[in-house]
Amino acid sequence: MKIFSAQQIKKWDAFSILNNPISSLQLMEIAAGSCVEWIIKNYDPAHSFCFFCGNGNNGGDGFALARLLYEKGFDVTVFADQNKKFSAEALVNFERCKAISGIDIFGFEHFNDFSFNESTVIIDALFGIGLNRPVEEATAKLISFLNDLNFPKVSIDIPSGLIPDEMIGVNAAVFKADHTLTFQSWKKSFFHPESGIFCGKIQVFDIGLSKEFYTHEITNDYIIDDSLIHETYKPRSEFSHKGTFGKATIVAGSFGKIGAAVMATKACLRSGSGITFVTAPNCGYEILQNSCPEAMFISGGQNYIVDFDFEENSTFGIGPGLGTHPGTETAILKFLKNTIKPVVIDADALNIISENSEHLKLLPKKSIITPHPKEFERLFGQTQNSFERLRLARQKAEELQIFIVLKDHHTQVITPQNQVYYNITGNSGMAKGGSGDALLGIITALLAQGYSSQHAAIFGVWLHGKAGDFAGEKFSKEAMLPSDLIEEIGNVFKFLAKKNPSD
Ligand SMILES: NC(=O)C1=CN([C@@H]2O[C@H](COP(=O)(O)OP(=O)(O)OC[C@H]3O[C@@H](n4cnc5c(N)ncnc54)[C@H](O)[C@@H]3O)[C@@H](O)[C@H]2O)[C@@H](O)CC1
Ligand SMILES: [K+]
Repeated sequence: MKIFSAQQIKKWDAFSILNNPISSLQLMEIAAGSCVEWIIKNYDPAHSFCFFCGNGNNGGDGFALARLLYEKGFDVTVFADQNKKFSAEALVNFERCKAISGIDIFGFEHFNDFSFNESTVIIDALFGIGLNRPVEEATAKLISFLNDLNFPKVSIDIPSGLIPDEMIGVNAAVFKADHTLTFQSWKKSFFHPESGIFCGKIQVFDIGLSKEFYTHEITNDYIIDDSLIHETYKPRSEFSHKGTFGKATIVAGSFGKIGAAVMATKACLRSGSGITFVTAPNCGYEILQNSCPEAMFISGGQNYIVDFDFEENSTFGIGPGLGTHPGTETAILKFLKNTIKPVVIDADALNIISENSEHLKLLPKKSIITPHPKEFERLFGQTQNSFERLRLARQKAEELQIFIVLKDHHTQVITPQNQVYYNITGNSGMAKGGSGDALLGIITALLAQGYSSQHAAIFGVWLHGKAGDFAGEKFSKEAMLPSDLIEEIGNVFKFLAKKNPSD
């Protein structure tokens, strides 16, 4: 699914109104209607709803929603600033609300002495995607007051105070939602940790904006959603043999870190690789042969890797648990100097590369690197925030002609063509040592099977997150282990096969 900037979303609204038999007010009514449906499913009528509405169209959504909820029998109170000019649509919906005697409307100055009852739900419709400067002091005070209230909080379209496409200022006043009910598509700031933290759980409602605009409008930002994955996933043909699915070699492990090699190898095996090798030091021989008997062992040294032979037609995934011993460094750099096929690189292999910026030039074109923020910083330098980091990643992916998988809560796949694919599978239970090893194994297996680098990276991060979600459901986010995630990869493939009727 494409992601648009706030400016593009406004154009999308305007295009839809101009080219479809629908008015701006009707769109607002549809938007409010979809919120009502969600609220009815999630809160019983014993709840009281307190709306805080701004003067733009986000406030208009709030007024429309307040009226529709009241009509469904909910107790509704509205706070708004009648002294400021409303947008045209907000004014219509404000007047409609005002005409209902059962809805109390107060000015913002009364929020302090209002007695909220125990079953209150706060609805934030102060600002939507039109916010273009920091909120004024009085509104910042209101937001801070609301954030301190211990009631469920729901934001309409975007938590007020967030800027849809940009980093927020230090100490910016932002409403902290438990749920964000957003229209038509995700906003970029939802994906970034500094701003995403304010959104709570995100629900996206299709309000019927023009499909034609969606198809033709150009963007470089995408969500990795189920439909993209179904287009990418290649079901296994029955007329095939192990050679059909390629050869993968995991280069990993050192004394005390053989577990990393085990996890990367297991994930590779579980992700469909035809023939799998693992190059590791001899201290891991028995462990690897016992835990991953399907993989063939290639010795790379005694306690850490110092040298290894490599088969040119194998696909290499390098890095987990290698350590950064000078001997290992020499071996990895020698390998990179002698290979032209795309490789997958993570962890200590990235640390080895980051020691000298010249090493980056050794990466074969279309290779995939999978740094977490700290590794990214070692490779490419410090940035102030995740928005800046992404900008730098775009620049480096293009410059080096590689794919960067920037690991985060919403991992981003950055292509050499300046596109960004945001992942929305996965959960905090995956924030544990070993998760990255599994990701390297998965992506290596996909690349070995003939997926392009772009598809291997995109499908790989989605699969990894989905398997993590399945493991989280089974064991809880706290208790789930990367090994559980690896065991769930099979269920993700079953999930995909079920959704693909031709399979
Ligand atoms: N037909 C439409 O245009 C639709 C609009 N929708 C809603 O409309 C919202 C966008 O509405 P608007 O563009 O009117 O803008 P907003 O309602 O987001 O509010 C911003 C308004 O306040 C002003 N403003 C910006 N920054 C400010 C600040 N720091 N302090 C005080 N005022 C500030 C702006 O000039 C603008 O008028 C969306 O987020 C969505 O909720 C939805 O109803 C869907 C349909
Ligand atoms: K809002």
